[in-house]
Amino acid sequence: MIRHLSRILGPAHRRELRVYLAWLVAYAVLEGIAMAFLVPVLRALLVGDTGGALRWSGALAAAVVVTCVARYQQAMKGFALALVTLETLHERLGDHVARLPLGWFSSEKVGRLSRSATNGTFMVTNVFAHMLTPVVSGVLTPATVAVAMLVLDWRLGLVALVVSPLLYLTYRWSSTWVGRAEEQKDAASATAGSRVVEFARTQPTLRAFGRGVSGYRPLDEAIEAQKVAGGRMLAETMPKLLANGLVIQLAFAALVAVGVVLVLNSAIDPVSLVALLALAARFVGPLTEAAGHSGMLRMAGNDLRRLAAIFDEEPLPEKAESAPLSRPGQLELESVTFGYRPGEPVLADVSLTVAPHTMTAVVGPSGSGKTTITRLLMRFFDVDAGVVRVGGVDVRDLSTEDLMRQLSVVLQDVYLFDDTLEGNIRVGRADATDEEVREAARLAGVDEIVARLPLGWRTPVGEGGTALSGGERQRVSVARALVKRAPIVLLDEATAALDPENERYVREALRTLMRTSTLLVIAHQLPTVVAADQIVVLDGGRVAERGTHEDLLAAGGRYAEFWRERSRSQGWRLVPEQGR
Ligand SMILES: Nc1ncnc2c1ncn2[C@@H]1O[C@H](COP(=O)(O)OP(=O)(O)OP(=O)(O)O)[C@@H](O)[C@H]1O
Repeated sequence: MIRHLSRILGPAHRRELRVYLAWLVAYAVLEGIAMAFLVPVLRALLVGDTGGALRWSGALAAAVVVTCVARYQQAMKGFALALVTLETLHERLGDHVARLPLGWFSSEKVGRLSRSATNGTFMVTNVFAHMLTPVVSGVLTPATVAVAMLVLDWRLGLVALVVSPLLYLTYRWSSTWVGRAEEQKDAASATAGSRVVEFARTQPTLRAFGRGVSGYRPLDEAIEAQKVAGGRMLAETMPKLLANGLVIQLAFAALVAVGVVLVLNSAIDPVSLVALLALAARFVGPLTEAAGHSGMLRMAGNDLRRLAAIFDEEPLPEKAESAPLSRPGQLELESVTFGYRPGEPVLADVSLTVAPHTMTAVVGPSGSGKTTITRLLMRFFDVDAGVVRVGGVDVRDLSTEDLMRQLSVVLQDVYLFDDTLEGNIRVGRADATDEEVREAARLAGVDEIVARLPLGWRTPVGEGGTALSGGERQRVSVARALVKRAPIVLLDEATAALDPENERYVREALRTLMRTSTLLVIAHQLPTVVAADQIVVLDGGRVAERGTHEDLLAAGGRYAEFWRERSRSQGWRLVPEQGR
């Protein structure tokens, strides 16, 4: 847990963490020492030795004062660290996540990130402010008391020392169970949470199939699993926590029993026994308190581990200085092999070059690796073998900023920010002039949308662009790419046929982009493929064929067969549209 806290706080606050822990340990040990002074005070009082009682009371008072100072210091340092966490953790998390490879951002990871940013931050502040003190003093104070008993009466001290490992093991055993059960409950809650979001997002589809209100099995199952995990957590952890409490009481009983036997055998006087049993009571007190907090601390430990795991995610290594571009506008994959999972290559030995100011269409069956190529060009992931070059430079030798400056991306799944139409186009280049934004919008056909909307350019598009149709969203995304004026454009054409109007605008914009940029298009429309300078046919993660449309048709290979199938199924237009 300390390692996780140190990782979460970051190097800037590690010294403060060490100082806090030192005060915490000092407080726990001093508390044990102060308790031990009770024995001589009580002994003196019980035998009527007022002078001795006063002397020992002075020592006890001094020990209590020092303990109070240590307690105050550790509490203040703990609060200071809780404040540091509140003030800096979100920022640090944001900075770190912004450097992670884009491939890290799966929906599951993003869900966990949002839980960690909220629950995790709360837990870290709680650990510093409330949880760590009782648990550390719950272990160290009894250990100090056990050593003190050994000094005061070696036989009772020996009993305390012998039962200590047993107490520790029971504590570990019960808190491990609590932690494990909480982990399972958390996983079930996370699944149920994402199912609820999925249920809300897929309402149109579910309603279309008459499943809008009830009968969505994955959600029902997730909620049931959450209930079962919650019930199991209660059923499994309560007996362990009770057993822990029982072992603590048994340890106390063992001390009393041995003490009584010693008195009966005149090995110790009853007065000393009373004083030592008062100390023994202090031995079990902190243990009981620690046991009460152990479950919570274990749960916090899980949250901390998840948070630390995010900080442990390594950003892709990045050069501080980008290498100069040797072939501006060129794209190249050289013998690239890559898989999302080890040993399962999705691309195998793929080589392709897209010369500056040319257009290459990548075609191939679903799952053949087309999108993966664009992800490697954007360096979502690093290749397992081979090299990906942008502008003639290995993408690993370019800073993210410089790499992204070379690329414009128009994906199928266009995300628009909850801003105006104009603001969404300006995302392409913040310093674009109004004229440049208007011109890009005109070319992509966004001005036609603007004319129809009540607030024109100032129309908010809704979160994710929900106020626009899919085709309209893609037009905005094309306008973004136009305004960015990047030397290279990666475009994933819509699989579903766009309506003719949208298609006309997208095609128009493509023509403009071809004049200024290099284009790599995952092509689904025949006119795009026909217009390409080069067609690369992917099949099973390998380049099956390459050439122009005519070359490939004449070759009568995979492409010709593919083309015939698609033409038959009307997925592609049979005749390239003239004059568009
Ligand atoms: N994030 C991911 N994690 C694991 N496997 C993935 C991931 N993304 C894609 N894959 C797998 O990699 C293979 C290639 O996927 P890719 O998306 O590149 O194909 P594609 O040719 O673009 O398909 P489509 O035309 O259907 O979009 C598929 O088998 C897919 O299941």
